[in-house]
Amino acid sequence: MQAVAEATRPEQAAAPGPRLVAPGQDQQQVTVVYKFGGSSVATAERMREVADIVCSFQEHLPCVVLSAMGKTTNLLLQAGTEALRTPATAIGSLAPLKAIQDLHHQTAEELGVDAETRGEVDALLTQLQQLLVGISIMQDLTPRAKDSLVSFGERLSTRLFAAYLNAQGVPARQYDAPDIGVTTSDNFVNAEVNYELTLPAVRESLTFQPGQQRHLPIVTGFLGRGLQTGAITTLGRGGSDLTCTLLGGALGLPEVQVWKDVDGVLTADPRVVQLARPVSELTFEEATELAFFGATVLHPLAMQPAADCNVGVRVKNSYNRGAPGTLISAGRDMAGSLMTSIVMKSNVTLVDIVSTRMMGQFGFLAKVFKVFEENKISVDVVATSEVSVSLTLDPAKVWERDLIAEELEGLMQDFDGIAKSHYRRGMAIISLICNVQRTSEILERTFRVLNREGVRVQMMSQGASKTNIALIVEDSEAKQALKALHEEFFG
Ligand SMILES: Nc1ncnc2c1ncn2[C@@H]1O[C@H](COP(=O)(O)OP(=O)(O)O)[C@@H](O)[C@H]1O
Ligand SMILES: N[C@@H](CC(=O)OP(=O)(O)O)C(=O)O
Repeated sequence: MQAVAEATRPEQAAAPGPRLVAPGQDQQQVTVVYKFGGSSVATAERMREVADIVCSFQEHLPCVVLSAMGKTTNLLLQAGTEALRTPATAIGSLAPLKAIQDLHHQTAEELGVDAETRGEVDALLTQLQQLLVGISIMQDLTPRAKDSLVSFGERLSTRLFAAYLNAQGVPARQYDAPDIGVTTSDNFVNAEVNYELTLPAVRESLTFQPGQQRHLPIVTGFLGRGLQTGAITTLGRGGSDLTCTLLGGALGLPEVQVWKDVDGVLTADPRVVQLARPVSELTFEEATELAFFGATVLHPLAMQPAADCNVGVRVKNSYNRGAPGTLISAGRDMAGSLMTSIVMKSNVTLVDIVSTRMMGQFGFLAKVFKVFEENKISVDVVATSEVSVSLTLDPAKVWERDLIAEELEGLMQDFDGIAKSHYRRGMAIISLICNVQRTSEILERTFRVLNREGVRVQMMSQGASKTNIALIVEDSEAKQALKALHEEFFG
């Protein structure tokens, strides 16, 4: 596989500020992967700060995974949608396109990157405009085109950052993940990683050969290449976390670091609970549950390569580098642990299915789940008795296909003959990520608090998970419940 675009020459004009010292001088190979999300690289100033962080760990030779700058991915998607109803001749004046052009031109200017990189940035911005013109003419924005569209964000940010490091005298080289072997399914927008092909290919691409100049690989997060189509794919929103752990697994590293704008994984979403505080340690399983059940701080699948290849994941704050952050690993000492974090997922649909026959119910659950399979709808939380089952549907997965009400109605009809069914929208899942060895104490305190607050639990599930108790409540009461529970367990 080929690396793309060697970044700049060091003699180019460097931006002001103290020059950086190249890290990892004594290392023969990459020893750590750092991932910086959009909020960490939102401006030229933030990129300088990130470069400084990268070079402050002198003992490590890092590989850096970057997301798109700030809100660029959202702007790209917005530009795509607006292009559908804009004449091709007017695409150049679309506001989100102009915002993206201005941000990247200004950042190139402020970072003092070389002429070659400026040329590459200009070429990418021109291609982006052409793609939007294509969308306007075709009147079509397929998932495949969407992935090409959003890929510009990471392709631009990594080129600028690599060029800045080079201008600072730190040898760096930009890589597009699809070109170093990150191979996925062709399920555009939410592509699944093909680990069998990806791990050895990435390892080979990012291993220095004898005599090869050592440099910092700067890799695009979020992107892959579809196995059958060969087109650019994306790993789902927030997918750069997964790129980071994937690279760590491929390179056989003991640890990777995911740098965010918060002091680690917190005891609750800080946008709902202001006093949420960092959790020092988590297991892969706990982090996965947290991410699946609504904590947007991590990509839900990011723990998979980390767990498979036993790579520790440290979540750190690029705005507060002294904070210890959260270490996620295979196991931790649960003694003394009661509640770890509380997460909330809104906009959930609750489905109740009751068998029409009360006796001899063998095969009932099998029939119910076959209906979900046939409708390609995935289920989150389940509670069953012999003759009934209640379950929740993830809104994103239903909404993805834009059917919503029709789809739910169709689903209910599919249960006719097996069961009576009905659904309720506007529900929320509150997940208690906790030590389930102490369930009795946790539930006693939880229900006391919810009772006091007048919040009624509509369904509950502990299931096979050893880390999570899920409570389903009305969406309108969920924030109040979350705040009260946080106060009870962490106040
Ligand atoms: N339990 C949680 N712990 C930490 N942050 C959380 C949690 N739940 C939600 N968040 C939100 O996740 C954000 C960080 O994730 P994200 O924006 O994807 O970071 P980045 O873009 O830097 O990768 C935080 O700013 C915070 O608002
Ligand atoms: N830029 C992509 C991928 C990503 O991981 O972003 P972030 O690290 O900023 O969440 C997105 O916005 O989804």
